[in-house]
Amino acid sequence: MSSPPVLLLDVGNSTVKWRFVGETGVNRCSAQADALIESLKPAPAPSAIVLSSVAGEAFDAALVGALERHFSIAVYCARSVAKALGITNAYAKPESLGVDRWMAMIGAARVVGSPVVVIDAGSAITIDVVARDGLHIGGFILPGVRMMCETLIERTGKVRYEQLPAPSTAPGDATGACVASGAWLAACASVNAVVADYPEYRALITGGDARAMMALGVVAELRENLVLDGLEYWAVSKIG
Ligand SMILES: Nc1ncnc2c1ncn2[C@@H]1O[C@H](COP(=O)(O)OP(=O)(O)O)[C@@H](O)[C@H]1O
Ligand SMILES: CC(C)(COP(=O)(O)O)[C@@H](O)C(=O)NCCC(=O)O
Ligand SMILES: [K+]
Repeated sequence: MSSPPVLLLDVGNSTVKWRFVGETGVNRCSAQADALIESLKPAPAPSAIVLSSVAGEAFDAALVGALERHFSIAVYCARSVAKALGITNAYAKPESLGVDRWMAMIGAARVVGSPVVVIDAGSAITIDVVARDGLHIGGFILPGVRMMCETLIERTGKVRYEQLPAPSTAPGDATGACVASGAWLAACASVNAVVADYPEYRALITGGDARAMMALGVVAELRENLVLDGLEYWAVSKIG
């Protein structure tokens, strides 16, 4: 009989993505402990749970508590470190690098090797440059598209719109269209500028806005769940 599966959780600032080791698809739910427990109820009981979270300490403590109560098993939290699984972290304080970025780099290097540019277009957009031999040169953090749009409403008196139009980088003819085009243009042009600076590198893109950015001309290969890919490699190396 095969042993129960190991559950992988990628907790971002908007969404939790989960799957079991050895699976290829992904399940999503909003980043809330009770929503996650609900979404896991139909799944088989895991033998272990492995977590990559950038949601913050208070959220993580609540989530780990809820998972341990529900499944009565230990939860392992991945952390960014100076060097692991072929990647050397550029940060002087390695633990302060978002663990989702760390896992995405580990996943990318596992999939296509290095040099590679790793783009995660989620709540925030991160771009990490990984040179030959897995040497992380450094990266970029930008607000994600949704965050850019919301910030304009929050921090101005007159930028108001009902609904954002479909992704576009064409000049807008109403406030919502101008805000959306501005945000998509900023996101896509930033990513393309970094990719163009490293012509010898493969570029992989993941995250909720990856497909839309590719449709708008971002030059990168889609890899849907790079954080879970890296987390799976880490989990297998840690707990087999
Ligand atoms: N229905 C949606 N709900 C939330 N975000 C969405 C939706 N559709 C697209 N997005 C975009 O996806 C981004 C979140 O991507 P995701 O990879 O799930 O983020 P994170 O890893 O930060 O949780 C949002 O910032 C937004 O720009
Ligand atoms: C930059 C991020 C907010 C991206 O998070 P996400 O968009 O995936 O929710 C996350 O990687 C993070 O909190 N990083 C810590 C700071 C750092 O990486 O330097
Ligand atoms: K991100």
